[in-house]
Amino acid sequence: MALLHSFFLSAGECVSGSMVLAVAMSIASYFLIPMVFGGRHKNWKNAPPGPVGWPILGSLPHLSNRLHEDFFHMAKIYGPLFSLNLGIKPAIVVSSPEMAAQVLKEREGMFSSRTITETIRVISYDAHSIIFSPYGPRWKVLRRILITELLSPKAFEQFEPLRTSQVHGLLKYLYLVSKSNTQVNIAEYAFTALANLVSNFVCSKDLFDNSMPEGRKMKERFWELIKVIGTPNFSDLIPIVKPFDPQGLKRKINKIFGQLDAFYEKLIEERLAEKGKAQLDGTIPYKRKMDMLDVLLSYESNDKENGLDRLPKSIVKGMLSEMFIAGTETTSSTVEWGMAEILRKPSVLKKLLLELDQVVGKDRFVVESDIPKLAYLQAVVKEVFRLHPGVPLIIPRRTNEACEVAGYHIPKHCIVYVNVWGMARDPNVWEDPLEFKPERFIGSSVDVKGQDFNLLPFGTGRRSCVGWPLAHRMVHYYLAALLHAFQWESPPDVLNDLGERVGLTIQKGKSLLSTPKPRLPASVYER
Ligand code: HEM
Repeated sequence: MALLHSFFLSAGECVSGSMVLAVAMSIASYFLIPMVFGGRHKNWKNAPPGPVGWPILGSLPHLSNRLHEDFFHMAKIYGPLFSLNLGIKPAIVVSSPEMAAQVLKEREGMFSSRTITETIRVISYDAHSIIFSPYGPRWKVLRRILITELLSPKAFEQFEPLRTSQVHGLLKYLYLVSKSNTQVNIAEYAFTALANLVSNFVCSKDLFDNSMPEGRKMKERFWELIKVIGTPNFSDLIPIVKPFDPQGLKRKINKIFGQLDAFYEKLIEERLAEKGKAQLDGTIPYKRKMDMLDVLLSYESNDKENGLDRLPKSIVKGMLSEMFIAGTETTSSTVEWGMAEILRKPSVLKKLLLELDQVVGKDRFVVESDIPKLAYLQAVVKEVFRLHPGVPLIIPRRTNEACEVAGYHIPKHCIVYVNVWGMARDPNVWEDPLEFKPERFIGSSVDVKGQDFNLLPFGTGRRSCVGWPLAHRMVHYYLAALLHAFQWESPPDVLNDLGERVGLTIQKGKSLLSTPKPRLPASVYER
């Protein structure tokens, strides 16, 4: 019910009373039609088990804005594959590793498109960019570009100095902060550092420079954008209310995104001008490494099949937009969860510090090449990804065609949720599922790379997270570097409150505020 409640609250904030009344009356009149023609079970034959739901609203009155939790409880009643209607949209929820393998591996081709929401349509330039493109030639081109040009092992290694300078820069900055004995918001610092890392990968600039007003503004715009995208929008589920935009989310996103669009436009124009000038002067255009913008703007193909001889500006802008959205908060909130879980478990912290001091010593910062030698850290990170998958329902997929799963009929364009958050809490999948116990991964080959269906923080298969090597590396790197360089003191109520805040990703409800105290000689920070 909280979902509907929050809808009416936000509707009340955003639109006039008469508009709310008009929407309510439209919904009420629409009730009559399905009452006459019947509910979900009549128009979805041989559906997987699930609640019958209300006319028009389907199961919305029974859901909160914490869908991953609601679905976890519903799976206990209806089983590992259940169905429901969200508004008038059919949806299925997958809640066991076996069922996830059936859907995401055995019938991968049927489940490889995405569900698009109203706000996502805006930020992805009408689903023309990589994350939300339907499975097809355009998506293939974009994915290939990212994998072969920007996230290939070679390109990945080329960006190593950049990652090191971001992480070490953060440690040095925190050292200065530590002198004033001040609390820091770990997620916020990690977000800024990661956003700058992504912005360098994308356009070779520190766009989120905290010391500059423009950088702070950029960060604020992104936080706002992420908040709006993470709000459930009834227009997506009950199309009749769409023209009214009752929660005002479309208006909000258009306003914020309008500014970002102008910014992307400027970035592209500047880059094209730089390229044009270099051609005129006969100079080599780039002294720096090729970034994503260079690669996308110089893309040319005569492959008739993909229909893209060049990439239109809307796709280039969509790629910029999606990289910031996919690559920042996901990783920074994982770092925050990791810090919270480690700091509240002294036995884990002790083992980790012992390992770090043995491998790294105390006369330098952690570097990336230390990570493969830190076996316990690797187990800790798997456990963080298990209990706190940033995207708890992966990014909802959508069926390309009608198909059958486990003998049930799944309609075309059905919303598909895979509850990786729920699987992490299921005692049939994990022993002591709620315990933060990195030891469970010691000597185990289970990994987060998409082969083990009980651990899918990055999804799996052809639509799996393309940025996972970067995210995986950065979570290890940040956790190791922050814990090795500082001792952290947090108020116990903040540390021990593991409540969640739901947005685009699942964040720690009470931000982790902590005071850093240097663990290494001053010369290491001042170098
Ligand atoms: C801890 C951090 C991250 C988590 C938990 C995460 C999680 C995910 C998940 C669950 C998916 C959907 C997978 C599926 O449908 O099977 C996804 C897709 C994606 N992610 Fe990530 N991600 C993270 C970081 C990143 C980073 C750093 C980038 C890029 C710089 C990135 C770029 C993408 C893209 C482009 C897709 C869409 C791939 C496609 O549809 O082909 N992600 N991510």
